[in-house]
Amino acid sequence: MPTILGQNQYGKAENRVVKITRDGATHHIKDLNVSVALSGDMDEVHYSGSNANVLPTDTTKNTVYAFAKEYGIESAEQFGIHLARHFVTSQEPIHQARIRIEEYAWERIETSDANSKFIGADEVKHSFVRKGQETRLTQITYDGEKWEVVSGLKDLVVMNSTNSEFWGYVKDKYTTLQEAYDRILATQVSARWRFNWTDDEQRMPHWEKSYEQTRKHMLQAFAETYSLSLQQTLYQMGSRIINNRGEIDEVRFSLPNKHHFLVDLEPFGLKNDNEVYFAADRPYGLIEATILRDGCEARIPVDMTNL
Ligand SMILES: O=c1[nH]c(=O)c2[nH]c(=O)[nH]c2[nH]1
Repeated sequence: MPTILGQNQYGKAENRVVKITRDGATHHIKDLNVSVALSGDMDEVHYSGSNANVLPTDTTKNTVYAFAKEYGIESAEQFGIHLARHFVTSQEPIHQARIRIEEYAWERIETSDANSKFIGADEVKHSFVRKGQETRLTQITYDGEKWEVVSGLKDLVVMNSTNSEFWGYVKDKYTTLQEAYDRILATQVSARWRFNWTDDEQRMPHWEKSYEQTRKHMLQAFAETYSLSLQQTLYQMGSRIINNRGEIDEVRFSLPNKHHFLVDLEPFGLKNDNEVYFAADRPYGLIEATILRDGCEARIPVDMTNL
């Protein structure tokens, strides 16, 4: 045969599942985008078209919805683990399952006191507004023996309006950048963190609490670091996570430097006292790095944007 089949995987991508849990009049929402990718003994379907080993992608979609009902969605990670385990253990030809999940957060709409009285206090627990732009992410991979859980977030936009400098850098004949002793530091955080949970038998992390705390440490480090470069801030954000969250061994960040340039107001006879900026959307500096627990291996791909 002049050609052979290389890496292959298949499954239904981007299954949008919304689960409402009703606790009396108080409702809870889990809103996920779940992508299933399965691999294993799939040579024949490619070579001859025999579907004997193929669990239809349509079935993988149905499984996502059925599991939302049967098991509920405690956390994106827990849900992904259920799915991955199911595909690998129930279908002999499937040797590995990778479940990617994006989670969209919702928060309750506060209602006015007067209106609460009118409709009854119990009845105001079912209205939500989608939270910001930030998306929570997770990827679960299971090969029948070992688990790999990498979670994270994207599109979390943060800004420090002071406590950021940038100076002392290399200057060559093309350098025009002025040294900055008080600048804006803003970025749109994309982060992934890898859990050291790999084995069914080990105690599983509390996924919801872990996410909340990891996000909190990351944001606090961003706010509390007096920054001499975005690289330094990135490192602080990552090491704060590793030092506070024993369940995480590796963190990778991709941080666009959302430049804010002081506008020259001199032509208008005005002094710009670090008050008026031009928010440039491109080009942007792109600062990326992995922070590891000492002795641990880097496994999050360098280009993690699909993950
Ligand atoms: O925090 C920064 N890091 C850089 O590497 C860099 N380069 C640049 O032009 N501005 C900045 N800012």
